[in-house]
Amino acid sequence: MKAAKRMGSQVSQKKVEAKCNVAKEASKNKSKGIVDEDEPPPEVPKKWRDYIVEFHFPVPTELTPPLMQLIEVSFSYPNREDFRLSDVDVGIDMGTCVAIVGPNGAGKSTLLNLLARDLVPSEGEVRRSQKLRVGRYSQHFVDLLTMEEPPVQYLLRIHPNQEGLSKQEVVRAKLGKFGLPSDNHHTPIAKLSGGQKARVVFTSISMSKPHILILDEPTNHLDIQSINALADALDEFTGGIVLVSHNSRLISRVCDDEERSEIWVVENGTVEKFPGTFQEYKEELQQEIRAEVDD
Ligand SMILES: Nc1ncnc2c1ncn2[C@@H]1O[C@H](COP(=O)(O)OP(=O)(O)OP(=O)(O)O)[C@@H](O)[C@H]1O
Repeated sequence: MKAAKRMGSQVSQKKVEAKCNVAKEASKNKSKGIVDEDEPPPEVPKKWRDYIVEFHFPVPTELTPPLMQLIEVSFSYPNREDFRLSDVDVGIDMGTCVAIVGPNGAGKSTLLNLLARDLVPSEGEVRRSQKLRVGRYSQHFVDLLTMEEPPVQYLLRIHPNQEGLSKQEVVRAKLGKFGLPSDNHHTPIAKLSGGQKARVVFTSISMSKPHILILDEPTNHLDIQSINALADALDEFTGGIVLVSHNSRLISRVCDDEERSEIWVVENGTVEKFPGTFQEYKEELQQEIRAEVDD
């Protein structure tokens, strides 16, 4: 794990460059109308075709690696003797894409909260680059939206420094790209659906210009068109990504590049890096399940 992490730091610059090239190639292909035959885009219902959803996270500023590290971290909740994460030793750099996998209740969200410094380790150390900006998505952040405010007002309060003649129009254009219909831009957030609130959170994350995205079940409220838009945006994002999702298609799409992707398995109270791709992890899991059924 340590060797992998060291290697990760050395190759991170290469990964970012490679990723930029991949992103350029992808957008070139898109403009040529070339479609990846392995993953045909799903049919989009007619009523949704009146606006184009196009999630986007801006290219982050450069930072010296490592961006984020957990060093020999252990953690347990007070009064929860049946759960503990121990000896967690992981790191993330620009260009790294991490999929966190493991059984229900194993500690995936706990690990995200340790990385985001919402939880303090019982032992060990969390290190972060000083100027690091982290964009976080989870249901908790959707619930934290100030409900009486409309999205435009909310976003302008959180991100007041917008460039452009009309700050309102700049924000409305961004909300539109993230798929919030214009009718809802001045509606109190409390009156929006779960999916519409999720779009406000994603717009806010994008406006914060993060170096790392930490995403806990980001597809829960999204329709197919928006899941594809999110996958495209993550594919093109040149910062670091840490993803927990039950949507294996999203993980396959985003963490498909062996060079930059890592699979962290949270199980039996610790975190191990899986020595292979997500596809190989899924196959190994299926073999284990078949073996258990045969027994
Ligand atoms: N705030 C908390 N206080 C006490 N125990 C907690 C708290 N949050 C989570 N736990 C417990 O810690 C363990 C790990 O929870 P966590 O949510 O990190 O797992 P997970 O792998 O993300 O689960 P799932 O896949 O079901 O979302 C569980 O047993 C859970 O009940």
